[in-house]
Amino acid sequence: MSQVPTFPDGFLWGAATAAHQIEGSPLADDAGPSIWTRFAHTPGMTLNGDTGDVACDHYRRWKDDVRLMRDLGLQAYRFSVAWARVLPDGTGRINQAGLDFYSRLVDELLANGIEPLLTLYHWDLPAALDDRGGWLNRDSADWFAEYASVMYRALDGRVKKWVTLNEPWVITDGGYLHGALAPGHRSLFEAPIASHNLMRAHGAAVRAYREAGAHEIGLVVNIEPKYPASDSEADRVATRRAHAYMNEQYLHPALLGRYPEELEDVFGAAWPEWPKQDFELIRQQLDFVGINYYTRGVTEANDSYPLKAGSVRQPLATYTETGWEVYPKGLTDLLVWFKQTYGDIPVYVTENGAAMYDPPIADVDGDGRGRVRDPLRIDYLRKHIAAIHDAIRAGVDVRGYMLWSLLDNLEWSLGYSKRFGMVHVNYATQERTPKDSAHWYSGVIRSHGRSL
Ligand SMILES: OC[C@@H]1[C@@H](O)[C@H](O)[C@@H](O)c2[nH]c(CCc3ccccc3)c[n+]21
Repeated sequence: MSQVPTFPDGFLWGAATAAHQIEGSPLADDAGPSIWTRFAHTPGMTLNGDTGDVACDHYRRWKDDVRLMRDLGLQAYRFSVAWARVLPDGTGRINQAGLDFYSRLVDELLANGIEPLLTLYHWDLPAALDDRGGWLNRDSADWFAEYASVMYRALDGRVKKWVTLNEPWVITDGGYLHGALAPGHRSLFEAPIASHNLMRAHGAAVRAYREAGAHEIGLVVNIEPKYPASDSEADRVATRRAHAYMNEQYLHPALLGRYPEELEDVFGAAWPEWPKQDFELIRQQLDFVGINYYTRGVTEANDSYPLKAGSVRQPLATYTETGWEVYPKGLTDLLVWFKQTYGDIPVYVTENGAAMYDPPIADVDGDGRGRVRDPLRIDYLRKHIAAIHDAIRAGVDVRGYMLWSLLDNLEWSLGYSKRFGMVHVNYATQERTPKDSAHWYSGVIRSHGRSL
C-alpha cells in the first residue's frame, strides 16, 4: 500500500463468533438440543469426539467477554442466536430464559458502546425440526420466519443489523452433500433441495422483517474467487462450474431471482423444477450482504463428484493450520466482482481470519503477564484489511470488518484443534489471553485503519 489508508467514516471494526462454537451449556435453562448437539455426540462425527458441551463457556462468562471486547476497543460484535434456546421445539413454545440470555447480552454490548450484529442462523437447527425433515421440508421457511419474528419482536431496535443465514453453501455442501457437518447427509438429490429451502427461509425471514422490523437485514455468504489452474478449456469450464456452485448459487437467487444456468448441468438429474413463485419469495430487497472470505480456489477439471472440478492446493502460502492458501488479492478481486455483478449493495466483510500455529503462552516480557506471539496471524489480517482498502478505493461500498474470531473456539467437526481467535482460550481453565494480534487489532481500530 503506497499511502496511509483512509477507511470511510463509520467503517465498523468488529469481531465475530457463533453460538454453538463458544457458548457451551447447550441444554441449560430448558434449551432444546440442536443438530450439532446430536451430531457431536454421535461417535466418530467430530475430531476426538469434541462437543459444544462446554466450548468457551460463554453462556456463563458472557459479561466478562463483553468487558474483554470493550477493553479491545471493538466497535461491533457479530454473534449468532441458538434457535433451540429460544424455541426448544423449533416452533411454538417460547423459552423465556433463552430469549433473556440474548436480551441481556445485547444490553451489555450496548452499555459498552458495542454495536450488535445478530445472525439468526449459524448452522444449529433445533433437532426437533430435523426430525420433521429439517431443511428438506418446505415448511422450514415458515418455521424460520416464525423464529425470526420472535427475535425481531424481542430485540429489534436494540439490534439494528440482522443477518438471516450464515453461509447457506456450507450448510448444504457440508450437511447434505458431503456429510462432514450436521446433519451429516450425503446426497446429490438432497443438496439442491436444502439449498432452495434455505433461500426460501431467508426470503420469508426478510419479508417478516419488513413487516416487523425497521433497521437493516442481510444475508451472509462464504464466497471465494475461482481461478483456473491452467488456461486449458477443461480447467476454464471447471472453474466456471465451481464459481457458479459456490459463489452464485445463493447470491443469484437472493439478488437476481434466478439460479446460474451451470447448476442444472452440475446436478443433472438431481436438479428439480423450481416453482416460479419461489423466486418472488427468495428475492427480497437487502440492506447489505455479508461476505466471509478466507482464501481463493485454484480450480482444475477432474471427475470428482459432482462438480467435475477440484481445488488445486497452492504449495507456497498454505502455512495456515487449515492448509488454506493466504491470498489477500482474492478478497479485492471478490469484492470488485460482487459490485460488478450485483450492483452497489453495501457489503460487510463478516468473517476473515486464519488458524495459525500459536506458540504456548509465555511470560516473554518478564512482567508476569502471558503473551501469545502470533506474527503470522497479524500478517494475514494486515494484508486482508489492506485488500479491503484496495476494493474501497476501486469503488466498492464496504461498510465494516468482522474479524474471525474473537475467541479460539469449537471448529465444528475439527473440534478444538484449530485456533482462529485473536484471544487465546485455555479450555481447561477458561482463561482468556489476548494474543499479540488482539493488541495489534486494537491499534488498527483506534487509528481507524491508518496504522495498518
Ligand atoms: O472455519 C472457520 C470459520 C468457522 O469457524 C465459521 O463458523 C464459519 O462461518 C466459517 N466459514 C468459513 C469459510 C467456509 C468454510 C467453512 C467450513 C469449512 C471450510 C470452509 C470459515 N469459517
